[in-house]
Amino acid sequence: MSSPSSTPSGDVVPDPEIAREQEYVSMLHGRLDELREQARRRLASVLRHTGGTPQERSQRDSNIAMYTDQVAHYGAVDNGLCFGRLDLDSGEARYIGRIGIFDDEGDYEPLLLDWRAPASRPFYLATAAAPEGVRRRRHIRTRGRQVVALDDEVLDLSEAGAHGPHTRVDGITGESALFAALGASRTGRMRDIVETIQAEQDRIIRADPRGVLVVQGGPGTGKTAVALHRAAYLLYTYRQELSARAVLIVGPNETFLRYISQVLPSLAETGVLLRTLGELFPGISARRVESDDAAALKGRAAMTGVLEKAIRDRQRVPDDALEVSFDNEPLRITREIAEDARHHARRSERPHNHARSLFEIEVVHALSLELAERIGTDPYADDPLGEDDAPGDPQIMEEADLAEIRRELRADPAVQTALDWMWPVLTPQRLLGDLFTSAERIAAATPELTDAERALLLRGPDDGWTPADVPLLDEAAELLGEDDRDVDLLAEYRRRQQAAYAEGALEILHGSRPIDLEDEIDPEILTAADLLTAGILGERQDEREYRTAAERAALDRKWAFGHVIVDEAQELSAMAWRVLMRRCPSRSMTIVGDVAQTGDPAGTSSWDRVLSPYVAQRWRHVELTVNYRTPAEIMALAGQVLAEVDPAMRPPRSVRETGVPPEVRALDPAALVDEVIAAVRREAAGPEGRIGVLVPTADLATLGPLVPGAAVGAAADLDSRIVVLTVRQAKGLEFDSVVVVDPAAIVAESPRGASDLYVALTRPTQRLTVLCPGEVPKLLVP
Ligand SMILES: Nc1ncnc2c1ncn2[C@@H]1O[C@H](COP(=O)(O)OP(=O)(O)OP(=O)(O)O)[C@@H](O)[C@H]1O
Repeated sequence: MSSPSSTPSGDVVPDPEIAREQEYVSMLHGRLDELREQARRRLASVLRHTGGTPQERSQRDSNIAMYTDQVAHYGAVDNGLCFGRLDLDSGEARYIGRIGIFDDEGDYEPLLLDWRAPASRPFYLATAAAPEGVRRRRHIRTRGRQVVALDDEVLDLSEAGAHGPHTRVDGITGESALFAALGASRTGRMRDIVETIQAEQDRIIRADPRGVLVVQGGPGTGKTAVALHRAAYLLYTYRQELSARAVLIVGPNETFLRYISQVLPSLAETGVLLRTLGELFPGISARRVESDDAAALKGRAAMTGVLEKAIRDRQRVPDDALEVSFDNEPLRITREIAEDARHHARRSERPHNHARSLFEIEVVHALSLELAERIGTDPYADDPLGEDDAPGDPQIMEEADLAEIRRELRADPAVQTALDWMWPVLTPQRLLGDLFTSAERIAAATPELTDAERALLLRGPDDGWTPADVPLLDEAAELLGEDDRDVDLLAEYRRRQQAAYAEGALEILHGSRPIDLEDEIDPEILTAADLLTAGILGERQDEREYRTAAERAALDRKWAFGHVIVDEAQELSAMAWRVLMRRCPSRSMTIVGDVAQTGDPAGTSSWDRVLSPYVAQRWRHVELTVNYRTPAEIMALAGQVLAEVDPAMRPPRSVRETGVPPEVRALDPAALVDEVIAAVRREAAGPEGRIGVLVPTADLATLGPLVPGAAVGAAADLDSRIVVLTVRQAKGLEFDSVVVVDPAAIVAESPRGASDLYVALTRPTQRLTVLCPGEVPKLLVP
């Protein structure tokens, strides 16, 4: 490794190699500054232009979007712009970085290769055994714009000498850069790993996007990192297709999404929508917490049947008849009419809201015949003196008259009220809200459930939605069908709003007309105000509304994403899988998780079970085997707990040792709080490093506020140095030091308690303390 040395006077004497690389890196930063400035100038210039044809305006809008993206893109890659260099056998040197930069003169030679470009691949894959034409791989470490160190790996063994690079785990590349990254203190936000992606990770990141790819891997194997880099790689490589359809990334909770939210911008990607499951139904934010049992019940695949029954329950017929007064004429919708109409509408197998029009046609038809019978009978039909009518032809109504009657019947509020009673148009929210707040409705829809299970579904009218409700709302939306009338109403409302905006704009235009024109009133001279109606202006406003694909996707329940990535996928219920599969009809998916870490009782212990209903056996399975987070000493303890979860499972191999064994201590239960505070103080005594205190759910509210300086619970500020969380809240996160409180209670709290403890023990990057009130649980005794 090369690094600068200091003279006695303190001046830094640059290593000549470092100085050479510094020159190149400074040149790249100069080019980056130019590119950013150029994008800024272009943005400012298109923003100044107004007017033009609709095509010109639309072109202008896409330019605005493009230059805005570029300014953000160049801004996000300043740190670590260039991090690698490959020296090939051919004598060619390639520099690798966060984006591609080309020479703006001559042949547009690449000055810096984007890490995702095919030519960068040997940086991640080349080994001494398979050098892929690479003689030397160099990691360039920078601080800001300054090169601070160089790590070289010589892959040509004749040059490297008899000994290849030594690693604890086979197959690791760029060891010193990797260890520098792994040993660094955590900040509370996940960082990108573009500088040190390992070969087994690279193969997943660049795998073919078609079909379902399952990435199984133990804790700390980089599943989340790989998933995010895969999103960035796919957007780079399949830009055309994916920027139009966007990539959806689903994570287990909001804390986790905040934790990973800055990785993608720093990878300079924006065509991605990050969501928890609870946010996947537009307009709903499902935050209410319910019991695990209730969530598990709502997650069962059988809930589709429950919803179907709940909908049928809303398709009612009167016991005898509904009386309707139409134009002062009493009409009767008999049980028979309603049953016939219902039979007809159900037989169509259309979604409930779509079938309503069939139901309506049938009922209105029957009522129109009833009316025609009454008012359309010729009183002189049997009178031989009756003028034109032939005897025996009592009907004097023409089809046109009947059609008019039907139209009037349909428009009649009383008829509509009766129709709504029998076959209401329902939104998913109304169907589910009405169902869960009524014990009778629940009973009608759940003949297979026990009373105790039914009680789990019942809630108060003011209780909000829970994450487990979201797949049910989505399923209900499918079964009900969109209510087109609502969509039309919304469109009409928007059109009016835009027209109102346009009226205002026209007034301004009109007000600014030259006075002499007003005076001349020359009919031949057309002004902008004459040419533009408010309607046209309104439509143009619509055209100008620019949204990225990810933003549009967030508002559209039926959006079909180009690719879907699911992190911590083991937690998803059967109903949740249905939602995700609907959002991804192409089945281009990356599913990332660890069945040994499943904590949610509705979650999965087998990938085959969740996937086979959708793709049969047509899914690929890859495994990550190296743990980059948790040191070997701590993994040895975690391995004991994993054996309890499933004796057949093996923990991933840790890439490093720290020499610091975990501390597992029994203590007097009465002293628990003091011991927790003392342990946190001890860990916080150093200058940096984040501390996670992981507690049983039941203790969060009482213990959390007692830990000095700690942020507590789901909404905890991730930048805080000390956080107190439940294990579920800490899923996917990591800390330099972790204090696990009362492991026995964590295990006892849930049917998947051992998995929860395994998750807790695998969060630290450096140190682990386990505080056990009473005695150390058997599964933690060495
Ligand atoms: N190639 C790599 N270079 C540097 N750091 C890495 C690399 N791979 C993983 N890491 C780091 O290892 C840690 C664990 O990664 P990550 O959170 O993605 O693992 P995970 O498999 O999702 O873990 P878990 O299942 O426990 O949530 C992170 O700090 C990540 O940045």
